Amino acid sequence: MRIILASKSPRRKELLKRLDMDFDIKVSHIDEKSFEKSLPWVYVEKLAYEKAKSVAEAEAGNCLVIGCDTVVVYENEILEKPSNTLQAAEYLKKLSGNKHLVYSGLAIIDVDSNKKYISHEITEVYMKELNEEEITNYIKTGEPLDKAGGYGIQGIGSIFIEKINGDYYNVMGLPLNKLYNGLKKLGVNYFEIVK
Ligand SMILES: Cc1cn([C@H]2C[C@H](O)[C@@H](COP(=O)(O)OP(=O)(O)OP(=O)(O)O)O2)c(=O)[nH]c1=O
Repeated sequence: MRIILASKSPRRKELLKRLDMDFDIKVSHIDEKSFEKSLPWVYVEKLAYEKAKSVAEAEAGNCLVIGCDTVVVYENEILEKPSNTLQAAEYLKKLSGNKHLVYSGLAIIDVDSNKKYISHEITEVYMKELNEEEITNYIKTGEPLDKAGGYGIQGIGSIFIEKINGDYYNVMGLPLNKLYNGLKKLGVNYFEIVK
């Protein structure tokens, strides 16, 4: 069975690779900004599904398409990838010294049967208090710009994370336990496809 990851995210690619899965990458070209922000779980499930659907539409045969979307939620506000360094600083000031939630939506589409699995995962993250200098220096590393909330738990951002409650891989951008559950629900045995 062919597996397609509908994502340009290097983190999602790396995580799927760690699972020893053989897969292709096809980047979805949906306009993420055109979707209205609603409840975080509704929003990330919708985007994950739209990403997977836009790639699945061009496929045929025995194939699964995986789409995912990750956002940071602080006091009910959805923070996506910052558009510039100013916005990255603004996000990091909000998260500094506080707890926030990371939501990832996951969608798997079975192209042949058109069966779908759509779900989401939530992880609590506690970030230490950051001073202005730490925020400026961190932004200078270039790490924040392509990451929801303006930090990467798997990179330099790790030095600011005091603790998390929940799935680490969800914060990094792909909830692996949910992925396994989703494959199972669609009747796919992970251990069969990595053989
Ligand atoms: C919170 C956090 C997010 N991220 C990343 C994961 C995602 O790549 C990104 C959130 O943006 P997304 O819009 O979910 O994904 P993307 O634009 O990178 O890729 P695509 O839409 O093609 O799938 O933030 C980290 O790498 N580490 C973190 O700690």
